Amino acid sequence: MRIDVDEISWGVAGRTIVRGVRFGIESGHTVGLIGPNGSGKSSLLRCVAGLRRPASGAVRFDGRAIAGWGTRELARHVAFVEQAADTDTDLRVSDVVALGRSPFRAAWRAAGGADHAIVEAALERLELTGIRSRHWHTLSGGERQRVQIARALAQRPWAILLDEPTNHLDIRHQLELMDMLAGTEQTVLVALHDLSLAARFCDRLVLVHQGELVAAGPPEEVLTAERLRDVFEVDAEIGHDSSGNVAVVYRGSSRRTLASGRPAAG
Ligand SMILES: Nc1ncnc2c1ncn2[C@@H]1O[C@H](COP(=O)(O)OP(=O)(O)OP(=O)(O)O)[C@@H](O)[C@H]1O
Repeated sequence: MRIDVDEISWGVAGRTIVRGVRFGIESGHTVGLIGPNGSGKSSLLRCVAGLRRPASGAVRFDGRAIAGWGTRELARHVAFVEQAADTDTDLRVSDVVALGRSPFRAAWRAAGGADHAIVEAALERLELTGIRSRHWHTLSGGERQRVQIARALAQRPWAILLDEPTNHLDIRHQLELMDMLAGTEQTVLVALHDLSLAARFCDRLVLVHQGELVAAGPPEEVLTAERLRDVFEVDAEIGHDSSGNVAVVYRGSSRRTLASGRPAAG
């Protein structure tokens, strides 16, 4: 499914948080959303997921504006894994993953055989079969993260939006998750703080700062030393690893360097 973000703006309490942002995601592409803390990534993701209604502009799925779509119709198209995803009740792991099937069932109908098979596949894909009966409140941060991603997969959406999905994961699970997202046929928009991870696994990057789009394109075009200094306030070198992937080597905070009057370490 193609996603178009067309000049959207969104604000709260008289403050504009997302300002005229425009970019498109080709069907099946994995796009990394990057930007410093507070730059508007989560707000933008919530607009794309249909959870926030932009004050102006439109979000389009395959050319159709999603404004006014109901929760079920949205859920059949897009799954959203939020940063602090939680559940109200203390469900078991397999029950949380099964919630991903609810948009496809009439309210009075129990889960069928096809639903069970899809939930089972999602549990296996995220290596959760061993903890399927554990209660949510007993899970570690990384386990919870993987359960929420399995729930999103069980939804079998056309697109998956994820807000910092790697922040609780150890390095193996980070690499495996990104590998899975890059390899899936679904369209993926993923907010990430790790720029090297974003560069390695994403087809395109979208860089935002203070609610505005700064750049969008292939990682090697978006990630420049100048932009990292201007937007993230860090001194960094952009190189390539032995496999040809873009790699970011940080020299230090450009702010601290200015404040102390000393050159950055490294
Ligand atoms: N509901 C809200 N009410 C008030 N301010 C909000 C609300 N939602 C977002 N903001 C503010 O909007 C700005 C952007 O927040 P957002 O969470 O979108 O940024 P982010 O890029 O995802 O940040 P981070 O990398 O720290 O997660 C922040 O200053 C935040 O405090």
